[in-house]
Formats: sequence, structure tokens, C-alpha cells
Amino acid sequence: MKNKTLTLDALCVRKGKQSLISVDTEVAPGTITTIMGPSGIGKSLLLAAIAGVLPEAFTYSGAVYYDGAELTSLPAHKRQLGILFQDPLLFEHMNVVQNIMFGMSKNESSKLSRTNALLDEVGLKGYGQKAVQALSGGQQARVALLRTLASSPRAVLLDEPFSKLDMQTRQQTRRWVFDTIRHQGVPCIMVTHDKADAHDAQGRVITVAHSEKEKDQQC
Ligand SMILES: Nc1ncnc2c1ncn2[C@@H]1O[C@H](COP(=O)(O)OP(=O)(O)OP(=O)(O)O)[C@@H](O)[C@H]1O
Repeated sequence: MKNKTLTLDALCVRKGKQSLISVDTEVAPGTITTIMGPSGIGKSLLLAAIAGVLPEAFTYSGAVYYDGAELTSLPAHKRQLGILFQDPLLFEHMNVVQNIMFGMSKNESSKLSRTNALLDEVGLKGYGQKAVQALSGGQQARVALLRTLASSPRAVLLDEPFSKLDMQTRQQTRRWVFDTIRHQGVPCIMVTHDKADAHDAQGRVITVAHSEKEKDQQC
């Protein structure tokens, strides 16, 4: 396994005996692998399994490795992954800047100036002191993206990251997010229904599908 690569080793999410989704892939640092497929097939659950937050009703088989070390044996908080869920929850008792700085290292200097620079880059200059409830859905989505990427994660998991953004903001934010991932050199897995997201990601696209044969198969 290559350095700083995120590896899904026959990772399979199951409900009882039924296999929902199974993916076997390696994601190199600074690249984005896109997962596409029908609604309800288990794409979000796959990300939850990688992150270590799979709901109790489900189980998984296989394993996840980062840089050759198994992540699936670690509790979620020790995996150090940056995760953006489909409905990202911002901390409502914190303002925009506090939300973004939340995951930054305690030792990091000039957190505030870095956060303000990040806000500027995604078109939210001057929004730092606002309450998150005062932002639109698209603005909140961008704050959640910044919080995910600012925490210096070892790998990034994005679930429909741009779905709440209008066309123009979507293109700009997408470009910024993908450039940032490449610049940070972290592996990223993105779930999306939008082919333009997959195209701009310039990485491997994995399309998952329902398969009668696989349904009752042990994976
Ligand atoms: N916490 C949960 N408890 C019980 N069932 C769940 C839970 N989360 C997801 N499911 C169910 O598991 C199945 C897969 O859900 P998941 O959200 O992973 O699908 P998805 O492929 O990401 O769909 P979409 O593209 O619509 O977001 C669905 O039937 C969903 O209702």
C-alpha cells in the first residue's frame, strides 16, 4: 500500500444478511475518487463505515487502511478524517469563525487570520462573526466545507458537498475544494449524483449498482 493512500479493502456494508454496497479501491493522496449510484443503495452508509460511525442497524466487512495502517480497528475520533455529511450540522452556539476554527490544531498560530482568508476564498468575506442560523443553506454548506478542510484531516469524505449551492457558486466552490484537496495532498472520496462534480474531480469514478446476484452474497 502506497504512502498516505486511503484503501478500502473489500469494504462492504450489510443489513442483516443483505449486502448493500461493496467497494474495493485505493485513493492516492491529492486525488478524488467519486462514488455514484442510485438513491438508497448505501453510499452514505459506506462513508459512515469508513468514518467509524455506521448506525447500529448495519454491519460491515472488509477493512479501511490509511498509509498502510488499519483505520477500522480505531474508534471514530482517532481516525482523523474530515467528513462532510449530507446534512452538515454546524454548531449553533458558535458563530461562523468559531465553527471553522473548531477542528484546527490547538497549536496552530494565526487561526483567525487563516479562517478569514478561507472565508474570502469561498465568497464569504465578512461573514465570520455572523450566527450560523443567519446564513442561507448554501452559505452554511460552504462553512461546513471549510470546517472539514481546515482541520488538517488525513483523508476527506464528502457526501453531496455541493448539492445546496446554485450553479455559479457550485462551480467556484467545487474548483476551490478540489484545488485545496490536491494542494493538501490528501486522499478524498466524494459521493455525488452530479456528473459535473465527477468530471471536475478528474479522478476515478466508481458506479455502484443493485445486483440481484450480490444481494444475498456474503461479502
Ligand atoms: N441511521 C439509519 N438507520 C436506519 N436506516 C438507515 C439509516 N441511514 C440510512 N438508512 C437506510 O439505508 C439505506 C441506504 O441509505 P444511504 O443514505 O446510505 O443511501 P444513499 O445511497 O446515500 O442514498 P442517496 O443517494 O439518496 O443519498 C436506505 O434505505 C436508508 O433508508
